[in-house]
Amino acid sequence: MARILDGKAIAAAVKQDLAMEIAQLRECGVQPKLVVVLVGDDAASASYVRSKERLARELGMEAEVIRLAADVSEVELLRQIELQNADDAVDALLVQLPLPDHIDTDRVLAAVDPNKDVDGFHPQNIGRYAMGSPLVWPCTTAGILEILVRSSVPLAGQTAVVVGRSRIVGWPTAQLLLAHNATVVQCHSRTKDLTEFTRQADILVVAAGQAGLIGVDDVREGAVVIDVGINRVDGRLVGDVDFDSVVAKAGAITPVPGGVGPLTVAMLMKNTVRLARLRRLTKGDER
Ligand SMILES: Nc1nc(=O)c2c([nH]1)NC[C@@H]1CN(c3ccc(C(=O)N[C@@H](CCC(=O)O)C(=O)O)cc3)C=[N+]21
Ligand SMILES: [Mg+2]
Repeated sequence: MARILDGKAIAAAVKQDLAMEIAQLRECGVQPKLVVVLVGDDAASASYVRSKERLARELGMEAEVIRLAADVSEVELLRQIELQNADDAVDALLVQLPLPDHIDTDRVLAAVDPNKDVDGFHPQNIGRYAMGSPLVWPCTTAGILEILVRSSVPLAGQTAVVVGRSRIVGWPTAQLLLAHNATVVQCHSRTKDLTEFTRQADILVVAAGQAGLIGVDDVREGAVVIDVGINRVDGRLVGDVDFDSVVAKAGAITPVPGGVGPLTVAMLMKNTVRLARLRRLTKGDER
């Protein structure tokens, strides 16, 4: 049976470290502030945003949510972003995705001040992680590394297979694993004979958004399986990996829920603290 990698417990450890760090920062007169822009009233997005706001405050940071109607104009959204860019009290700014169809997501992400871009989605920051050393890694990618490191999974020289190439998860995760000297194969929806690749993986990261995509025959004995999928099936939350069968063959596996998800939110807080430090304490020297 695989070791279950408990995301909730790992996130709790991250939060404990962060609470101490934030208390120290506050003694130096720095209270990190996170601003989240939420457009529309999608229930899942609203619930994620509430958990981000709640955790930021719980850890002693300032948090603000700017709620805009689903039919807000792109111009008005860009204006709101400009206001936050210009506000010196704001360290970290994110626009919750997905955005409504009438808004150009790329233009919006490019409008965020790169030094406040806590998601790491600005083109300048994507360029930085292509070079292996961004200000922050995107939260889910950073969370995956946190799980691997805190579970003592070695990366250097290991074969890592990433299924999915989204800008939010798949692509940055492949870049991060590469930066840690894994041998990385990136698979996606057009990959021919996916199984042939996934069966090679010492570390298998699945971020395809397709329930049941990876079954027991797709996994190598003893592999570390990181399931990033969040799919609702019959009202239940499941990942992209068939947990019940794969758990018997893998060496370690993250559950859904309770795996990568809790780390995504915890790493958003860690990224916020890092941006606050860089912007307020190093005066740009480290950038
Ligand atoms: N600009 C932006 N940045 C994001 O980081 C971002 C985003 N937009 N849009 C949506 C995705 C999704 N995402 C998750 C956050 C927490 C959980 C999470 O806490 N999941 C819990 C379960 C939550 C539940 O029960 O619904 C778990 O897996 O245990 C999942 C997914 C952040 N995202
Ligand atoms: Mg299959």
